[in-house]
Amino acid sequence: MEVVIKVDRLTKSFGKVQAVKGVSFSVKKGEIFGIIGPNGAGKTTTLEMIEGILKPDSGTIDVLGLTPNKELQQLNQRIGVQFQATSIQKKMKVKEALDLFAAFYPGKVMKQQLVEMLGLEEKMNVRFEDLSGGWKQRVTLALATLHQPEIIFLDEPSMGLDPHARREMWTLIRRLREKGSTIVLTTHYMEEAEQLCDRVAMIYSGELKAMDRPSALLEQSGAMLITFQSDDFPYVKLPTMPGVVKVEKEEDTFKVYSDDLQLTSYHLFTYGHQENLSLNHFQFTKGTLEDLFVQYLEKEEAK
Ligand SMILES: Nc1ncnc2c1ncn2[C@@H]1O[C@H](COP(=O)(O)OP(=O)(O)OP(=O)(O)O)[C@@H](O)[C@H]1O
Repeated sequence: MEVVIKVDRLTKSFGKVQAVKGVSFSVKKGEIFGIIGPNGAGKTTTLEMIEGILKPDSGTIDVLGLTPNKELQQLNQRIGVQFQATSIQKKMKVKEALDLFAAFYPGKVMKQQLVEMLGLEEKMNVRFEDLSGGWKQRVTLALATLHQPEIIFLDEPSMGLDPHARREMWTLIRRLREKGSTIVLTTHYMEEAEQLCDRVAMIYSGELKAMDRPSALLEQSGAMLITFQSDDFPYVKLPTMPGVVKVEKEEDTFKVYSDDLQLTSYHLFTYGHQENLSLNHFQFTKGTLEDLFVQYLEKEEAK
């Protein structure tokens, strides 16, 4: 499949802060590609280098055959970048913002089609400051996609949205992909990455830690956990058992994260049998990307 973005050994520092440390990845045409990581991981810096807004200290970037920070004008005709809602003038009406942005592009824009797709008709005469967070995001999405860009960049597209508005945003992003765009987004919502992205690059401390389909990341053994119910199993015993990385307990349900499920299970059963403890509904469960992420972070902190 055609590669539309190729990033190779990218680095960027701000003074003493090394925000991005040798990150490499490629994005294929038609993908929804997520850059995930906690606050301060280096997601926005990576994205802004790819968009041509920031110049890398070293490494190379190829976007649609162009070098972003050198061929920005040509690039901007072919990519769409979602602005933060705060960068739109507060008193501007939705239709005025759409007209203003449409004038930036010499070619054909798909204003009416987007208005219909994003359901903006009823908000055309509303001032930007009077829109809810969800509507503001829809408008900034429309502004980024007016010129039918080949790649759309979204930095935290559902930040601050309630769960319903977030799901609607996912539907809209999927529709844009169906219309032929490649989507690159950053998120620190793991559920968003799982639900929306074909592949994710997991970044923290400026380094790429893992890259795969969300489901493949979850198939790694570290993402599996043991759950069971017990009203007499001593919680304090669990973190001392072989393989156990982390334990959580809610009412009588235990969640045991382990880097060796078989070994941990063996010790759990042996101890339970010796001490005559109840151990019900024992099962191996697939964790979420959030669980996987927490484990990566804890391993990092333990170093
Ligand atoms: N212009 C800047 N000047 C100084 N330091 C910066 C600048 N931009 C980013 N940083 C630092 O670089 C690191 C990475 O920041 P970045 O914004 O890329 O992270 P992020 O993963 O996008 O986080 P968030 O989710 O909080 O936006 C952080 O330590 C941040 O404080």
